[in-house]
Amino acid sequence: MKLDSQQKGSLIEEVQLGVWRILIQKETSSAGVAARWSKFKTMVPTVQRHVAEVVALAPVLISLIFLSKLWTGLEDVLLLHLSGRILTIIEVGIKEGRPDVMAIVNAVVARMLVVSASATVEWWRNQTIPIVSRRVLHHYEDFIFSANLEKDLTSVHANNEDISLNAKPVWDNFTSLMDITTTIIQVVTLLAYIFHVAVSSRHGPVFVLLCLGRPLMTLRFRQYLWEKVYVAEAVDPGYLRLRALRQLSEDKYRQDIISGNIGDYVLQEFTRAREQLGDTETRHPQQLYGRKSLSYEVTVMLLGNLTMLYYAAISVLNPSQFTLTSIATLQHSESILQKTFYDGMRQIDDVRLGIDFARRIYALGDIANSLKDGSLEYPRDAETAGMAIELKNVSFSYPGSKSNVKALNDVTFSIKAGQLVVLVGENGSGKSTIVKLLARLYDATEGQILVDGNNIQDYKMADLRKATASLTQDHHLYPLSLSENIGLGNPARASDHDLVREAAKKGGAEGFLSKLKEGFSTILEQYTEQYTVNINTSDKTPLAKEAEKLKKTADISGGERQRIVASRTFMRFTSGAVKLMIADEGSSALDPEGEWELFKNLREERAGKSMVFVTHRFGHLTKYADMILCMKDGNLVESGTHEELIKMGGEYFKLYDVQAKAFDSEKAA
Ligand SMILES: Nc1ncnc2c1ncn2[C@@H]1O[C@H](COP(=O)(O)OP(=O)(O)OP(=O)(O)O)[C@@H](O)[C@H]1O
Repeated sequence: MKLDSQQKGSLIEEVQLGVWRILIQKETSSAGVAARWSKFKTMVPTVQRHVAEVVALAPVLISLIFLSKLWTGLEDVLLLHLSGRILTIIEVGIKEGRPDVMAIVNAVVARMLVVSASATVEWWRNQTIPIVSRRVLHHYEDFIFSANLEKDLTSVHANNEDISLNAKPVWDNFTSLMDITTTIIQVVTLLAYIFHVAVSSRHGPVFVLLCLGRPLMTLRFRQYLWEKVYVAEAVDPGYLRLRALRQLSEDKYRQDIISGNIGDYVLQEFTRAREQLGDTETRHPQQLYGRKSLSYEVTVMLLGNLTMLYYAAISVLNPSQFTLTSIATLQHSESILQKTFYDGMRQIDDVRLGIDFARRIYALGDIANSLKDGSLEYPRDAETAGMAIELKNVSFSYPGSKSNVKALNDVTFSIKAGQLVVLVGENGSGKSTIVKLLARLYDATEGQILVDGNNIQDYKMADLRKATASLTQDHHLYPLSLSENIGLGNPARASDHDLVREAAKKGGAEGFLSKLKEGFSTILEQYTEQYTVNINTSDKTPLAKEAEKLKKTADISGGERQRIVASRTFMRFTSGAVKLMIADEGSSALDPEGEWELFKNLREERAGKSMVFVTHRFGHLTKYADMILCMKDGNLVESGTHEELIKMGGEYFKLYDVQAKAFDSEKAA
């Protein structure tokens, strides 16, 4: 069903195909040509860069691979020519009753030599391609990896799809560039050969035109979605429900499904969604678009038989004029031509996709970070141990946020160097957002943040990061050893075991780390790549036991993970450069004693550093705070010490009172 949006001047065509709603940019035929031409022009620099980079990785080998492909392309014409010669000699021999044995032997030997040369060339190519393709893969993997690592949160958010492109297809894409070049040479050579045979055997050039009928027709009516600019979205409710339900079979939901006993419900809903979907097409839109009509398919097939009609006609009209060999050679040539032509069309598609892929990779390098680096060195004043911070009318909305409400709204406060500040407030009130702005993960949308009197944006980002230690619940363990996980708090000293052990002690991780079989060298979430083929691990064979061992990974609890991350923060203090410590719920998974211990150790590290804590748990911290900032719906509603805010009897008092009452009622009970 095609729902062309008929509005005048509409530039978008809407198509409903299977479960998809597709919006396609419309093109008038002249605009279409212009658009294609300009697209072609934009491709040229990408192709130039891509070819130059790939060739530079192995100039000699790639040139030889290209020549070997050229040889393979020309081999068809050569073999055709030699087969033609053999047939002619045989036909003449039959007519004259006296075959020319030497000529036949020569032609057969020449053919054998060509075939052997081709086999050799192909063998060599198969040996060489893995070497070259590996270099190309590594080159582009490294490019993507380093481009990816440099990106900040906002640019990643805006380019989520491309940020972790897989470089694997690059070599195949490059191969298609070589292939299309050799195919073009092959088609031209074949046409020249057919022309030569047709003219020399008196069939005339008209035969060449007949050969071209079918390929030209298919070329004219090619219609593929990915030649177009489009957006596709699955809209079928049955399909969407089915996919959502299918996700529930993933491991992360297993515990909930079992403990909630909802397996039957999920299965029942799945069956219902499957019935609702019925036979609706779910294949990729590209596979559904541009399907050909029956009349088109029949016409194409008939056009492919034009030359057969020609042979039939001349065999009736002029039977003595042509040799059987010329007809056989032409027929053979024609079928090779058609096959080569279709290969070429497929390759054009591959080339287009390949160039587009290379363009996306290069674009990744060009994606600008939204945070601009400053030029001021930090710290300006080596004397002060803390960081003075001032927020002036700061408002902030997350990039791409669908909410109409700002995450922060006109927030103003200042923290003197060396102060301990606690941020409190309901869920979603903006506490973590303030912390992210202080760590300069984002820039304020409105207003200014001053650090030691200068705009935070004027400082070199690397300097600010060195001066800040942050501990949040968003931090993860790296797939590296636990020792590195802690040591990387201060990369320059990461391999100093004494420092790492000391940091682990302060972070509360030393105890359980020493109990692990491999201690600090344990790697959690280790990257592995394993294959167990045709092995049933429930068998008790020695190999099955080996396979079982592969699966074993160490794990620790959520609180223990948080202790490692906390230890990393203590390691960061060892750099001596930290002037601001930010902790956002970094203790949420710790037991009360662990949390108390952690806060105590953090306060001991204070030594004049500014500290900003976000917490929902009052008590451990608020009584030590020089200032408490109380947030509500993105606004700063109260600020002061614990006593001042309690006296005020406002939002802070309300939050505090809930916890105090709960505690009292528990005590009473
Ligand atoms: N990455 C994000 N994209 C869009 N909106 C976000 C994002 N992170 C937070 N928000 C929104 O910004 C607002 C403030 O969130 P924030 O995380 O700062 O609150 P919070 O006070 O730290 O909450 P909690 O106590 O639950 O941690 C909320 O409305 C939240 O939904």
